[in-house]
Amino acid sequence: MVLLLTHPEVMRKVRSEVDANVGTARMVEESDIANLPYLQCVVKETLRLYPVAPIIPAHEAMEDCTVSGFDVRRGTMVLANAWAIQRDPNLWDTPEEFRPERFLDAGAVTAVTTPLMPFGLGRRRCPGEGLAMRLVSLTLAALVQCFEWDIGEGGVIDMSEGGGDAIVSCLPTPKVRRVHALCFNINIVRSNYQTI
Ligand code: HEM
Repeated sequence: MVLLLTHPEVMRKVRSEVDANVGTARMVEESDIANLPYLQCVVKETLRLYPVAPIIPAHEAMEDCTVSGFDVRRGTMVLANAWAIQRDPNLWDTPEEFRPERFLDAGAVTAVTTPLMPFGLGRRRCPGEGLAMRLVSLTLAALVQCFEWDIGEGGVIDMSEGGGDAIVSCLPTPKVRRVHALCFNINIVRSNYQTI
């Protein structure tokens, strides 16, 4: 929501897509998400810039191997920095820009795998990815469909990052990891629905 509020042209596009494909006579449903490619791109682009798990939980090398010229001994703990990879200027065009269109190809969402990895990669990749993407997309679509959003007094949202504990109880590594702390003040100025 912060990225949409600070990029009103993107918010307008998402709204138009929801209005054109769902309208306001009924609530958006899960089956509508397939017809909302731009909204899906917004979710992907948000996970690229602000991955929920900036450092993928620790993995252990099962055998000696070489990765990009680095010798990795069996038993080495490997931590992948998804945050850095997803903002690497060698991999992404204008990586600091919030540009959902980068995931659009002729109106369809591109099936991007690497270097986008908010759900990890390989055999231990998040098994909840399908559920998470459906839930996040549906929730975002409902928030955009049902409310008009305003950035609030001052017109600025504090997006500074900080250290802290993450709620990662469902993950197998109970380590304290760096998270993004978001502090924001958003006003909902008009709602189409009383409750959602
Ligand atoms: C936006 C939401 C979510 C994000 C960004 C996310 C991200 C991740 C990441 C980065 C991993 C580590 C993958 C790796 O080690 O390579 C992971 C693992 C896991 N996730 Fe998720 N996840 C999300 C939602 C969910 C949901 C909804 C569920 C269950 C319903 C779930 C269940 C799991 C489980 C069980 C693992 C451990 C898999 C394993 O080690 O074999 N996640 N997730």
